[in-house]
Amino acid sequence: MRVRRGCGGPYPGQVPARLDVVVWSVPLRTRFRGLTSRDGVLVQGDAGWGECSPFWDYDDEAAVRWWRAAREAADEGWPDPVRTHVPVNVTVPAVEPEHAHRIVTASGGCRTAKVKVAEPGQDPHADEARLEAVRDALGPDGAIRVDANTAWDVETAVTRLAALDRAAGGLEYAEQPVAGVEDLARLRRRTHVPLAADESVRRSDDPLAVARLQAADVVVLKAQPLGGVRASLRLAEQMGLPVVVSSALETSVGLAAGLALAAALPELPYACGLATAQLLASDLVAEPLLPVDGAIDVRRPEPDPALLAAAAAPGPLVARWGARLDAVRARA
Ligand SMILES: O=C(O)CCC(=O)c1ccccc1C(=O)O
Ligand SMILES: [Mg+2]
Repeated sequence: MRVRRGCGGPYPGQVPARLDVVVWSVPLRTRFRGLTSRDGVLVQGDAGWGECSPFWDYDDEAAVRWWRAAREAADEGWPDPVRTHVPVNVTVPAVEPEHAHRIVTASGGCRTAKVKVAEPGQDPHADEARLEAVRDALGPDGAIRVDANTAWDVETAVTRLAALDRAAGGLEYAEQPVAGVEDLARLRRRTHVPLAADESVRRSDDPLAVARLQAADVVVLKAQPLGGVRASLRLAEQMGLPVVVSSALETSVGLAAGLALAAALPELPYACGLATAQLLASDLVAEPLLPVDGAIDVRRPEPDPALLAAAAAPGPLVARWGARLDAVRARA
């Protein structure tokens, strides 16, 4: 694997014959799921640029799908859109109430908020306070969903969802409150809060179990971890459940794939989780994919050379990505 740092020179000690991958790293504005920065690679092909940015807790086998998504973007492009803009939720990390309020107010008109809850180490009351602040910022007509990222067991989820539903003045749904698909199905029979499956799709060998076991009301699909836009569209068809397209905290290059997926779905009944460019302190494109009046225009921005250079990853990280991609491509 030949790698280079942003548009800067090659990593000392490497003499690339063909420069085909750019390694980048960008800080996050706010800590998100334990992360303070995001890194990955961009690849360029005949159809444009693709992003491959699996989190480091994904093994090489899982990262193959992220690589395929990047290659689809670079080599083939995406199916034609059936809509020109995609309504999105503002994503609220596990922050203090005043901060949550500001994030919603500055969201670019989002009428749906997705609020992270059950953050490890936080007092449960912090979730209630955050939801009250989000409701205050959104007004009575907005929709509020929560994401617990598998934090609870079924009993805890029954209790916590009732409390959060109250604090929020009604929840649209709860995303992955418990880990396993069987527990999700059990919980669904014990709460009136609708449930969405995320990890049970994205990190499962058998994503269709969600539909088979009637474990969720909504499925969250992410283009990169599922192997690209076409693979995600096939899965959506097989699932037969309402789909929310969400990001994997990508730069606007990777977000464009999620946007293409959301734009190509025959039906899109819910706001999508694609407004996460707001969580990055900088981006790789001059005009990031940000919402206006609560929706993102369907387009595909190109990386900006100066911004790529500014985001050039430090040498050790470039070497780490080079080794990872060697292993991933050997499996692809
Ligand atoms: O859905 C959203 O609003 C934003 C995306 C998001 O929450 C997310 C981003 C990266 C990794 C995991 C998740 C998640 O949904 O759990
Ligand atoms: Mg989630």
